[in-house]
Amino acid sequence: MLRWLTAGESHGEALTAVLEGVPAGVEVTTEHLQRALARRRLGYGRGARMSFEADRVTLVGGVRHGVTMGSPVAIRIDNTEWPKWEKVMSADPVTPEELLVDAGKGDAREVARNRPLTRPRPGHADLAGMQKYGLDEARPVLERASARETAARVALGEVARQLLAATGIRLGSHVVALGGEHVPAEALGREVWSALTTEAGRSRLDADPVRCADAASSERMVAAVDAAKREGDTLGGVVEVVVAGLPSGLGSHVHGDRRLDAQLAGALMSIQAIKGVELGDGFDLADTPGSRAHDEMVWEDGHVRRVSDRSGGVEGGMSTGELLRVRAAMKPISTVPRALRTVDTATGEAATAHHQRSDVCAVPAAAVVAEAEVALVLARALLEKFGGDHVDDTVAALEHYRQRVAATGGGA
Ligand SMILES: Cc1cc2nc3c(=O)[nH]c(=O)nc-3n(C[C@H](O)[C@H](O)[C@H](O)COP(=O)(O)O)c2cc1C
Ligand SMILES: C=C(O[C@@H]1CC(C(=O)O)=C[C@@H](OP(=O)(O)O)[C@H]1O)C(=O)O
Repeated sequence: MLRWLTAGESHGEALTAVLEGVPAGVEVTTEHLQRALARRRLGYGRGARMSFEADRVTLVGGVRHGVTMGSPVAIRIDNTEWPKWEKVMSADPVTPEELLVDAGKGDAREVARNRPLTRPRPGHADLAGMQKYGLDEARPVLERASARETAARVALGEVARQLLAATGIRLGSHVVALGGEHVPAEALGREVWSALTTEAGRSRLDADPVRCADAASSERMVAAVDAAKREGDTLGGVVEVVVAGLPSGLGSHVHGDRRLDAQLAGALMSIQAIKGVELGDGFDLADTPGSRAHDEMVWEDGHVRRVSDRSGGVEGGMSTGELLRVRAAMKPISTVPRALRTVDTATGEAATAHHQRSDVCAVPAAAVVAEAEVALVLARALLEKFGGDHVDDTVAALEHYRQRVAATGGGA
């Protein structure tokens, strides 16, 4: 079974990620990981940190000479910020005096960095985390709640993506709404979605400031970010992940936790600030009569073909073999420059939430993170169905399955 874990704090020395259950024979290099991490740093509206965070990545286990060995893949991503945070985030004890001395000697920013965070931000993990873990300030909470951790997820997702690529499965992601600016339905469709999963399509999207497939919508989104920035506000949006080349039958109808849609929803909801998930036409289907809500089947060249893509490629908790399409809605960043009302937990007095710096909008980055989560879930489902200690075994089992399905035209 494929399983994964991440560890590490936002301003700690490094993030660590482990992926266990990867077959041998999958091509993975430091350069693959670097490229994936660079895509996550892109996106108009990100804050100061993304301009200098370098994501220095090291493969510390499971890979030899650019190929996985079947052992756990371990990845370390060093934080560029570490030298500034060595005292505040020290693993070993630091006396209050040391911190105060540091703060006293430092500039205003350094003083602010060392100060206890007792003005929790509405919308972030600060207050519930302080209460749950018995803390008198939010630092230990926000360090792990922070979406810095998504760098580790993207590195893991890249290994999963390489495994999927070896079996002919391709992924892409894009932004379909940002700050209330939506890509019109007419600008999307099967051809656009398929193109997103090709190398050329992925590069085109990486070059767009908001990772949007429609140039006119992209311009409106950029303008929305500029306006929010001017007004000291933040924005959310909707991202979509598209997958091509999947076989039918990943996941299962037989039990709730084996449903592929349930696993995808859980994985996407696990991303910081994601508050809604839909498969295919999702919420719109609730308003559509059944006669126009499903993907009708026709017989063509000896196999079943779907005439539309409304389901998002999952029926009965299983992949249908058509394009998989899943969306995730991201709420606006909660560290709002025009600070929100809160309470200082040290005094009980009314205050404004703490704010040092923040992203205005991280929707384009969230698309890349969503792609990584989908890659991990699909890689796990693929290995569950086809197994394989070497990726060639996985490919052979998949090929056998495809031939069986083709021989029967998709039926029994
Ligand atoms: C890529 C990415 C970047 C983010 N950047 C910020 C940020 O700069 N400031 C902030 O307050 N929240 C940011 N968030 C959102 C918070 O991490 C998130 O709101 C917080 O962990 C609380 O979790 P919740 O929103 O799921 O309840 C970001 C999220 C993602 C996915
Ligand atoms: C560091 C990343 O995102 C961070 C996510 C984040 C948050 O609260 O989620 C807050 C910001 O961090 P800081 O407070 O250090 O400026 C973002 O920069 C990253 O994506 O690599």
